[in-house]
Amino acid sequence: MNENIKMSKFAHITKVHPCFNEKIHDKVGRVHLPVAPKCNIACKFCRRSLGKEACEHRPGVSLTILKPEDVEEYLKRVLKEIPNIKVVGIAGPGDSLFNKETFETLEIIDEKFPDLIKCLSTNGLLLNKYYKKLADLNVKTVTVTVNAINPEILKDIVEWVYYNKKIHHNVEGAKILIENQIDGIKKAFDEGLVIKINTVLIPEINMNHVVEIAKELKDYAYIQNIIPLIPLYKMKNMRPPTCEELKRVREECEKYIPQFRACGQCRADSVGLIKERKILEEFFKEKNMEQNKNLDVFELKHFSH
Ligand SMILES: C[S@@+](CC[C@H](N)C(=O)[O-])C[C@H]1O[C@@H](n2cnc3c(N)ncnc32)[C@H](O)[C@@H]1O
Ligand code: SF4
Ligand code: SF4
Repeated sequence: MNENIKMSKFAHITKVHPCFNEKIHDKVGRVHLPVAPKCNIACKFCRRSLGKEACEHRPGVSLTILKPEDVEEYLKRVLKEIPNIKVVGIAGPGDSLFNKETFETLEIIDEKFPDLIKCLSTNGLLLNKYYKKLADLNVKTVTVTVNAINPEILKDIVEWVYYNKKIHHNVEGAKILIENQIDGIKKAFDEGLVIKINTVLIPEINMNHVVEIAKELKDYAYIQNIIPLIPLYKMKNMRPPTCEELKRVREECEKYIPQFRACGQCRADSVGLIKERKILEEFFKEKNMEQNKNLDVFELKHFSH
């Protein structure tokens, strides 16, 4: 579809969604409801953490798992205390579509808070099964994480895929995931859902391949969000991309899909404005401050009481 037609067709949604529109990232808030703990695939970089000890700001982390029956009260509190929340999303901490609580929660929101835009993120394994149900529940935006479209590459990112009551390892699992993702994305797009593609950039594995994802999905994705690897779990010894690499890959992919560059890599229980964690970065940029990467943070000599 022509880029301008695609943009204007979805403008009523994307104009008010902070994760589909960088310009309003600092003005419109979102709330993630951590109702979906289980996952049906095993990404080698994903470490889910729950509880008070889990204080990191990254995907897969949540203070607690919220039960659908608590959602109404929690949302009422959020809307009262935080102004300008327009979007309610389900981003795990596991996979949204693999937890029945997701659908129960979406029903509650649709009935009690019809004005909020409903959004979710998924690995896409079950998207071709549930896209219609999502549209019927008035979900408007779906983020699908696609890290490779070649099974030989994806097999090094995803350890196994649980599908049709069986665990599929290696290339076999990767093939099932890729086929379902692409099929689900096309069907969800035809159903009128606005699609964002998340792609984790893992320099040692998919850096030269990410542009192929953009080429393959250019007609269906509204925007692509390429996020740097946070080295964890079985990828804890791998390096994240440099800023220069991230910039280069985003520029390459921008030829095919518009790029989103303001992702805060939020927790599964984030609430409020995404910019809150971005203030220092903006200050740094505005002041054109020099990078102090040569500073030895372990140097103690120059400070004395
Ligand atoms: C925790 S997942 C939840 C939604 C769904 N399961 C998925 O994978 O799309 C949310 C996003 O965080 C990303 N993510 C998880 N762990 C990460 C890591 N260590 N580094 C970078 N991105 C990560 C996922 O790839 C996904 O795009
Ligand atoms: S699909 Fe999402 S929740 Fe599941 S392992 Fe991968 S990143 Fe983690
Ligand atoms: S993780 Fe990125 S896309 Fe999702 S709510 Fe946060 S900023 Fe938006």
